[in-house]
Amino acid sequence: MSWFGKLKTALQRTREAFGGELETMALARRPVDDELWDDLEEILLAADFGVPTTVKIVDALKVVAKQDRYETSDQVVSRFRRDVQNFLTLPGMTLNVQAKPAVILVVGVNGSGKTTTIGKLATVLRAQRKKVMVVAADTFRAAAAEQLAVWAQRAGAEYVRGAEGSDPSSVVFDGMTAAKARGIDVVLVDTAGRLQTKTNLMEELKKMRRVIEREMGAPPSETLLVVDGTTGQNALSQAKLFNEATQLTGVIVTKLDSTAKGGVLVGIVDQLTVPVKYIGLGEGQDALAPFDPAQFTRALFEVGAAA
Ligand SMILES: Nc1nc2c(ncn2[C@@H]2O[C@H](COP(=O)(O)OP(=O)(O)OP(=O)(O)O)[C@@H](O)[C@H]2O)c(=O)[nH]1
Repeated sequence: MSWFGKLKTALQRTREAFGGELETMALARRPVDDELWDDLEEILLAADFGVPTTVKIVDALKVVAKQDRYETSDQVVSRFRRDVQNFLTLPGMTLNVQAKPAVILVVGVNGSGKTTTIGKLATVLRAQRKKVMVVAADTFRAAAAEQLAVWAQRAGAEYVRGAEGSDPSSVVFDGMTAAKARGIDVVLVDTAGRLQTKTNLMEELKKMRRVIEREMGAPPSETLLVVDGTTGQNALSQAKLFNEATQLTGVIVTKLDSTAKGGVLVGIVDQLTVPVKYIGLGEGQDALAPFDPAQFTRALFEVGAAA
């Protein structure tokens, strides 16, 4: 199946809850009135766009509809579709791996799919013939480090871990030293979603960042947040929190295959102005797609069989 076909299959639930409703609205060719705007707002809120983003989009659409004298709902819906695609298009959507080694710090709460996503990313980078190292700086759960080791091996990436309960920043230090010594192209650093001590997680993440900067002479090439798309508005509040503490350069939204709340992705991009770089479409090694706003919106709106 093509990437687009996979994307379309994965987004089925969001599309049914959202694209289908919009399609119905467009086909009905309803007059552009308050009732239509209320219904549109309701559809967006139900798909987890979030209140501020919904209001922003609908208000902007109202202005355009008035200016361009829209008469029927199909005009509104087709303009909306274009707006969403533009909304999602930000600079820096491709992964920055130019530095050697490029360090990619991956953050996010436990269960968001961080470990799995790092495994998938390692696979993508290995397929590009990069020499990849995975650093298990999540020292909170031994099982997480073991799971990561399996993913690293599967991808053909090198692997560095610390002892259970050790200081995550010291593991990062060991990782940076090893990466320089072994001529690694890309280092993926897995971090904890929570800590064993009362130390603030955000402080620990800042410390890891400082260690990377000191050892590599530059901040991480990327600080990527992994969020679970099934959590809807929760994903958005997490993204805001992490962004304040860690200067995110990108977001990866996982589990889009098992949610009807895929609209949260639009809310995240709008509220944070941070690009989505990849999306998780399943549990398998190859279920990580580079984020493409045109394909994403097409897959979201196009009612009918998968391509
Ligand atoms: N359906 C689906 N499941 C996913 C996706 N990404 C991750 N998962 C699943 O989500 C669960 C949690 O993923 P992990 O990678 O262990 O999450 P984590 O954030 O590292 O969590 P800890 O290991 O607790 O630190 C696993 O069962 C994964 O298989 C995805 O894109 N789609």
